[in-house]
Amino acid sequence: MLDATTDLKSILKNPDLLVTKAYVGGQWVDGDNGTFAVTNPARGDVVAEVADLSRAQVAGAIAQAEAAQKEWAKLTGKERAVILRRWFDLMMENAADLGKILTAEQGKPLAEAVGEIGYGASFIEFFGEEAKRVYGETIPGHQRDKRIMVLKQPIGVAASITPWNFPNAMITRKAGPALAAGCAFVARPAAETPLSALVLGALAEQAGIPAGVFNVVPSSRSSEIGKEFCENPGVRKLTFTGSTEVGRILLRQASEQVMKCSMELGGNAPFIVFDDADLDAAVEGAMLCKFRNNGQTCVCANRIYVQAGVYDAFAAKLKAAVEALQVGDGLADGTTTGPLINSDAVAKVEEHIKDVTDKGGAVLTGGLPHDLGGTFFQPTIVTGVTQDMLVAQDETFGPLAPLFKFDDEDDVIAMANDTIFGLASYFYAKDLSRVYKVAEALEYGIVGVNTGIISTELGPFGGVKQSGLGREGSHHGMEDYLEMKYVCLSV
Ligand SMILES: NC(=O)c1ccc[n+]([C@@H]2O[C@H](COP(=O)([O-])OP(=O)(O)OC[C@H]3O[C@@H](n4cnc5c(N)ncnc54)[C@H](O)[C@@H]3O)[C@@H](O)[C@H]2O)c1
Ligand SMILES: O=C[C@H](O)CS(=O)(=O)O
Repeated sequence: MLDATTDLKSILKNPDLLVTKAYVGGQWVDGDNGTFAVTNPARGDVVAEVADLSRAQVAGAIAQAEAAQKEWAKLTGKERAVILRRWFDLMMENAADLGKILTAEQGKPLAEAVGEIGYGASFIEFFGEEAKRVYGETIPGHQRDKRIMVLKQPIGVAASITPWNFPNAMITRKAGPALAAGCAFVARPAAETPLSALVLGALAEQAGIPAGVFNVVPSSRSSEIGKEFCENPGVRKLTFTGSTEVGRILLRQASEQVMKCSMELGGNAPFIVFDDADLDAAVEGAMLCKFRNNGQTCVCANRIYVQAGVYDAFAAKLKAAVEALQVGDGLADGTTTGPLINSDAVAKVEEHIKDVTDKGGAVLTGGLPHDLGGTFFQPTIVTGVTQDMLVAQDETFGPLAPLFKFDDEDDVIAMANDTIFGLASYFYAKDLSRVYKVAEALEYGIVGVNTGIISTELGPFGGVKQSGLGREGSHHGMEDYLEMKYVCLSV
């Protein structure tokens, strides 16, 4: 467990994995803007000072990526697959250290952090294999002397902007398909959590990924770097994960170059418990879905709808499970629930709780900042929640489980769909006819049926409506980094 005197390197098996310079063109460089501090959200102390790159330096990284991409694309898919496999193997061999680095800067419990390393690495493993399967096609000609071919080619340099809540996996979920397709990659991680991105650079170097193919450009000036990514003609693809609000800004900026964009944006997931559900399974699913990463995931249950006949029983079971959570430092043994990322996150949870109680709802358990202080917060359940409350429309992104009561299946589907978001949704039921009808009626990119965890590299992850554009994961994930070329041959 880190304290004021113990620094992060001292708890790493390989201290060299804690790198703080930027990784550009295969070189480790300082920032023209000095450094910015990375703090441990559990304690508030500075974990590291990281290179703060200027917009000009990022432009330089893009130029280096452009040059490197041309050579990288000449490799066969099989050659790229071998190198990506080595990258995957290095991530797994160093998973314990990468987990400690992640927890130190993001706060999640170490077990969850190490789990994220395995999840993040799975995208490198999967897309390394997909590198060998970028198939084109031939199409029968429209005239006797014509032959039609379809080629799939890498789009070019991909620039990525990612959030702090999954500082490893949100990058590898993009870099995996990008590099497999033959693209080069320039990653600007969230300023809260750059260390997990930089160590990916260190392992990329060890794996033999050529200089300039994978670059990490930390910067405290997010909007400046975003503008460079959107305005630099060397960037052919922008891939963003974060809030819908910022996604809109980037889409507007990228439209100037008609740039191809992938957007993984905000969520507002409904979690529906029907009266024919297995209640114990539903409670287990709700706990995983709501409280993973302390509620700070885009696919967390944001609204929990429970049919009237099982509402009281479900609420009682959920309360017992919530009160068994162990809030603490992510590096401490037994911790199940870490701190929130910052004080703004705490304020949003408090705002949502107050709005519920002001409008007639009640706190069933929790509801207050935790005795540990800082950004620790009591895991909370509120009851009597209705559609007119903030928590029904806004993403809480914290340890707040709001219970809505409903009677009728059509009503709950209407309430579940009453949002601008459409990322993940969940429901628990046994009746097969109901399962089919509800899964088809929910307006979301992802539907979990009798499960609260849907995260895998094998599924096409993404949202509809204002939750995003494109899909990450599964063989579909390669398409976002490929251009399709139609070749018409006269023979
Ligand atoms: N759909 C998904 O897969 C997914 C995954 C994780 C998080 N999210 C969403 O991300 C949000 C939480 O993450 P966050 O608080 O880091 O989101 P955010 O949108 O505030 O920031 C995301 C990233 O964008 C950068 N950024 C902020 N303003 C920018 C600008 N004007 N130009 C360029 N870059 C800018 C940030 O520094 C950060 O690196 C939630 O809404 C969550 O739902 C979505
Ligand atoms: O926060 C959003 C992440 O995409 C969550 S997941 O682990 O990929 O489901």
